[in-house]
Amino acid sequence: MHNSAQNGGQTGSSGQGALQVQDVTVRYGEFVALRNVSLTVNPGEIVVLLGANGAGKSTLFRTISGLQRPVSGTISYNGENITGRDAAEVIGRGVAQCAEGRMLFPELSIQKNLILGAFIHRRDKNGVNRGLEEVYELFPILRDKRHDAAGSMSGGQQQMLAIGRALMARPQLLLLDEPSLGLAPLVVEQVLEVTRRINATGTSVLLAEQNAYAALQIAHRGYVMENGALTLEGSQAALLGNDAVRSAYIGV
Ligand SMILES: Nc1ncnc2c1ncn2[C@@H]1O[C@H](COP(=O)(O)OP(=O)(O)OP(=O)(O)O)[C@@H](O)[C@H]1O
Repeated sequence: MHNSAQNGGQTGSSGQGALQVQDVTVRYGEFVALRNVSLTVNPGEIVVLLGANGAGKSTLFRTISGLQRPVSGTISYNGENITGRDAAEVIGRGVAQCAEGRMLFPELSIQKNLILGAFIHRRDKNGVNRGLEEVYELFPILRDKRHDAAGSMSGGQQQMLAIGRALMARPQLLLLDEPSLGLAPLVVEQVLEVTRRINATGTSVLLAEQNAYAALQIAHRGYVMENGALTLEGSQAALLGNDAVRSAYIGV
């Protein structure tokens, strides 16, 4: 069991749009990468997952997304058990991941990369076009450069494209794995501002970040992960005020 930071840690919804991860354990061979992890994202929330390199954040995201099977525990979404479902089924339920490292197709155009994100809706051409319009509205630079190769853009623009591609799946819950990795501080702010805007349209967000202070500015709640286990949870204010979080992740 992990601790609650003061004033925080209220969870417990199992209603529409809620993600519930319960007692999930993941191994890579003998190595235990996640140990009895339990976490909730309620509808409409931005929940931040803080943790150092190798803490297990990406493993948790991959497990929720159906790319990694847990050895025990359950993951449910909208009250439905999605544990062990394959990735396409999880996307079809409304959960899309923007993976660490972006995983773009650098030689394909920006627009083709976006359309690939709408794979599960490919028969709905009008819907795909509406999705493109929405993404271009959010990221005008992607419209301007839509015929350019994805790999020709700056790191920040590629991160915008990776987020846009995940949005093309029309998720209710967006899993954002370290979107600020390797970006300049101003670009980090832009990425987090876009995340806030996406959330304002009703999409809930689980955000893995090492950039704790910036992420906590936009998050409603958060968890701290260390060595594959959650050690702390709390509201934005509680985590920002927590001494352990401040010294380990904010550098105060
Ligand atoms: N496929 C794998 N096989 C074996 N060990 C793995 C594998 N993937 C990750 N690990 C190990 O599991 C642990 C958790 O890795 P994970 O990538 O989930 O951490 P993280 O918190 O996302 O860190 P990072 O930000 O560096 O990606 C690390 O010790 C890592 O070396």
